[in-house]
This record gives sequence, structure tokens and C-alpha cells, in this order.
Amino acid sequence: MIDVPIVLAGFGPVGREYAELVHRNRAQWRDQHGVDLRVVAVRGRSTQTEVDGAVPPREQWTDAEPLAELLARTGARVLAQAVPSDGGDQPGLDALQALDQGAHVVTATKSHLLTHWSRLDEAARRAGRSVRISGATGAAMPAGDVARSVLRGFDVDAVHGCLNGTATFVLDQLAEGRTLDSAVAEAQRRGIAEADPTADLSGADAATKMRLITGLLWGWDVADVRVEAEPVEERRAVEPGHRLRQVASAHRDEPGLVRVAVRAEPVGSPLGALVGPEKAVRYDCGDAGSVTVSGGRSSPRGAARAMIKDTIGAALEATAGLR
Ligand SMILES: NC(=O)C1=CN([C@@H]2O[C@H](COP(=O)(O)OP(=O)(O)OC[C@H]3O[C@@H](n4cnc5c(N)ncnc54)[C@H](OP(=O)(O)O)[C@@H]3O)[C@@H](O)[C@H]2O)C=CC1
Ligand SMILES: N[C@@H](CC=O)C(=O)O
Repeated sequence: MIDVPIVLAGFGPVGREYAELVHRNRAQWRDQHGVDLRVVAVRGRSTQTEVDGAVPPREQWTDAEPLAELLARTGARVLAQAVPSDGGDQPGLDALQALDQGAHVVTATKSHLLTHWSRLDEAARRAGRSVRISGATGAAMPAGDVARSVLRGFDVDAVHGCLNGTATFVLDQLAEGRTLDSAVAEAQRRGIAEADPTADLSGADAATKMRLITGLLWGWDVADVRVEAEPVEERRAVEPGHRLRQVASAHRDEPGLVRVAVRAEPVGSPLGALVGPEKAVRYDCGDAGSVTVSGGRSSPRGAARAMIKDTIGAALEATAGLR
């Protein structure tokens, strides 16, 4: 049995789902996979709590100690990150700290991957540990896993994806005659759109996820990738038999460039057929044909499930670096 003590950073919707899943399914995963996942501590911005079973209520949390001390004291094998993707430096520094102390990193947080990509990869390889980012590339849709390992040898020429559930949902609502404001409000009510939906609508969130996929797929340094993005705006005409989609694309022969465009896709195509907040990525693999990954719940629970998959993978597979 592989013991997997976990320090969880972030106790928002994703972190809470992750802690709850580990608590509820621990015995099942022990039997099924031979791994004993247990969250031993949870941290917020400035407070923390030790955990033995269910996470204690916030009133019982105490001031946070330095992460290095907490990781050492608990013997953590994994740092699980579900903290805001707001561009702050702390998640990147925390991930580097964890790797230096011999822990794997599993993350749904995206922004520090953009700023610390190469450093994280080098630190992980040096330590013989992995940084697993499936939750950051599209919640429960395993597009990152496919990019990193399943398509090896397929020589992918191009990748196209609907990577932001809000954009797909809002575009369909606009097509039905709703206004942009009310479509976004409905997406927020359903927990799809962020509280500040700017990155959902501008294409920035889709571009971030596509940048991460290009890093896994072609080894691009995601920090250097340039983005050209077209925002989702009020309703516009579309030819019959098509739906508007926010499509993020990258081409192997245009290294370092990700484009996000709002374009018409045939309703029967993998991207045009998406419903509500569903996501999909199509890999164009030359003589191997096209491979599309779609589905997987786009929600805090979906992201938490992706983190669970990555935690089990980190414990069981002897791979190092960004995965
Ligand atoms: N929601 C979704 O469907 C998806 C979300 N994601 C990503 O998952 C991440 C988590 O999202 P979500 O659960 O909505 O939560 P939030 O992004 O709202 O994060 C809130 C939590 O992070 C804690 N926190 C903030 N900074 C730190 C820090 N430096 N160290 C430790 N904890 C910190 C907060 O602490 P405190 O409580 O003390 O304020 C709080 O518990 C985000 O990066 C998001 O982009 C990815 C895929 C899907
Ligand atoms: N707001 C995002 C949530 C996941 O990253 C989206 O709409 O896809």
C-alpha cells in the first residue's frame, strides 16, 4: 500500500470537493488502486488546519505556518493546489518549495503554470517528481493527458478546442435571442462563469488552457506564447446549420502563437455539437487522422476529480516533470 499524505492549498469550491472526495472514497481507492490518499492539512490564505478525516470548521483553523514546515512535519507526498488563478506569485513559489522537499504537485490553478513553466519542469525533473495539471487544462476533460502521452508519435500538426464552458454556453444563449448580460448572469448562476467573467469572454481563459496544452504537446515554453484573441460579443448572424463557437487554435508550424476566434462550426462537428458548458479539443494528427477529446464535467467537482486522477497518477507512475 502506498501512503499518500496530502497538503491541500485552497478551500474554495474545488478544494472543498477534493477534500470531500478523498474523505469519502479513501477505502475504495485503497482496495482498487493500492494507494492510501489522505488529506493531512488544509491551508487558506492565512490560516490552516490539520485534518484527520473530515475537514474541521473554519472557526477551528489556526494561523498558517510556513509551507516548508507544514510539508516537513506532515511528511506530505503531494501538494494539491486549488488556489485562485489570479496571477499572484505565491502558488508558483509554493509549488517549487514542495518539489524541493520531494512532494509531487497536483494543481487546478493555472496562472502560476504560465509564469513558472520552465522552472517547475526543471525543479520537478531534478527532484524526480511530477507536476500534474489536468484540472487546469479543462476540468475533468483529460485533454492534457492525451496531449502529453497518448499522442506520442502521432506528430500532431494542429490543435483546436472549445476550452471555456462559459463561452459555449453564452454563444448558444445569444443565438436563442438572450442578451449578453443575461446570458452571462445565467452562466454565473449555474457556476460555470467566474465571478468576474472577463477572462471567460475575452478568450484569455481559453488561451491559457491552450497554452498549457501546447506546452504538454510540443514542449513550447508557455510563458513565451503570444495570444491573439477575439472576444465574445452581442449576437451576430451565422449561416444555417452552424453554431458560433469560441475556438482556441495552435499550429506546429507557427510556434509560440495561440489564436482564439469566434467562428461558425457545423452543428454536426465535434466543436459545433457541444452543448452548454461542454468542452472539446481536436488534435489534427496528419496521416493518423483527427482525434477529439470531449466531455468530462466542467465544474468544481469535475476539476476536483481531475486532481484526484492526477494524485493517484503521481503516486503510482514513475514520471517526472510537467504532466
Ligand atoms: N471552478 C471551476 O470549475 C474550475 C476552477 N479551476 C481553478 O481552480 C482554482 C480554485 O478555484 P475555486 O475552488 O473556485 O477557488 P478560488 O479560486 O476562489 O480560491 C479560493 C481558495 O483559495 C485560498 N487561497 C488563496 N490564496 C492562497 C494561498 N496563497 N495559499 C493557500 N490558499 C490560498 C482561499 O483562502 P481563504 O479561504 O483563506 O480566502 C480560498 O480557500 C482556480 O485557480 C480556478 O481557476 C479550474 C478548473 C475548473
Ligand atoms: N469559467 C471557466 C471554468 C473553468 O475553468 C469556464 O467557463 O470554462
